[in-house]
Amino acid sequence: MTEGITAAGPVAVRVQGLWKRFGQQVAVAGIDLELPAGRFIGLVGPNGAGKTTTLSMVTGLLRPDQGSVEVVGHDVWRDPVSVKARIGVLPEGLRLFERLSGGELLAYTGRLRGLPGPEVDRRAAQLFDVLDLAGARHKLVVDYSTGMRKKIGLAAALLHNPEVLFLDEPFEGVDPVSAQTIRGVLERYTASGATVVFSSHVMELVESLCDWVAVMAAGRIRVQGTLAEVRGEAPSLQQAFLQLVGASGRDAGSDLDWLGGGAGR
Ligand SMILES: Nc1ncnc2c1ncn2[C@@H]1O[C@H](COP(=O)(O)OP(=O)(O)OP(=O)(O)O)[C@@H](O)[C@H]1O
Repeated sequence: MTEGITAAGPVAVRVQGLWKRFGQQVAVAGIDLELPAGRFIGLVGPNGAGKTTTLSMVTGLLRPDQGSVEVVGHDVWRDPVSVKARIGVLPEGLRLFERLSGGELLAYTGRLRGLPGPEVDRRAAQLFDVLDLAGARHKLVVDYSTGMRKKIGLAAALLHNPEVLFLDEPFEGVDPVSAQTIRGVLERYTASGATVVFSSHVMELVESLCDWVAVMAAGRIRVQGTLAEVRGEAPSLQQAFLQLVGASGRDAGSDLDWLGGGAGR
């Protein structure tokens, strides 16, 4: 199967007519996406926009009601093994094997990925070092902090050197130093031609990291394109985002006349 090409170059992810309903709730309402390869891509949107549902369907974790997804030219639902060999995923609320140490977790992940033991050891040692986790290699995952869990999850997702890496809110709960470390690893990874797709609602982060952005709201893609295209005339991505998702501009505190101030307690 051939990989698609667009004006922006080869396509890493192509989504066509993707739908997902949960009972009456439409989480994803027939979206189309074309994400170029070799870019740092941000999927942004307010709470409940459908980002996690979309990423779950794109990575083969959740079956769509309708529509198709191709990752590097392979259909996610017809050819899941090919796709899963080529992608790394850091899902939201990642469940880890808590009673393994970080080292054991990577050793296990590497063997599941079919990597030879010595190669897993070599890669794991480097990942522990670069992600500033070396001291935690023999510690049980159950005793890891939130940031350490994100980092070991990222290490597990990178171990087999995937072509496309999907990260759901990778910086949530991560301190600025760890965030900088994760960022450095991801920048190096995309500089070598790999693709990162990550979801976030932190616009400053997306603006500083991504060169391609898709904005989602109420289950639909409002706009997708280069950062400059999506930002348009707006002074920042945050402003463009507020205009796109239709922020009401209403003073959020004006109705809370009982809040603060002492009077009428
Ligand atoms: N398993 C589920 N069952 C029922 N409704 C769901 C389920 N998963 C998601 N939804 C609903 O689908 C919509 C989209 O949710 P989703 O988690 O994809 O949004 P999101 O953009 O990732 O939000 P957030 O930024 O808050 O994580 C929401 O209205 C949510 O309540």
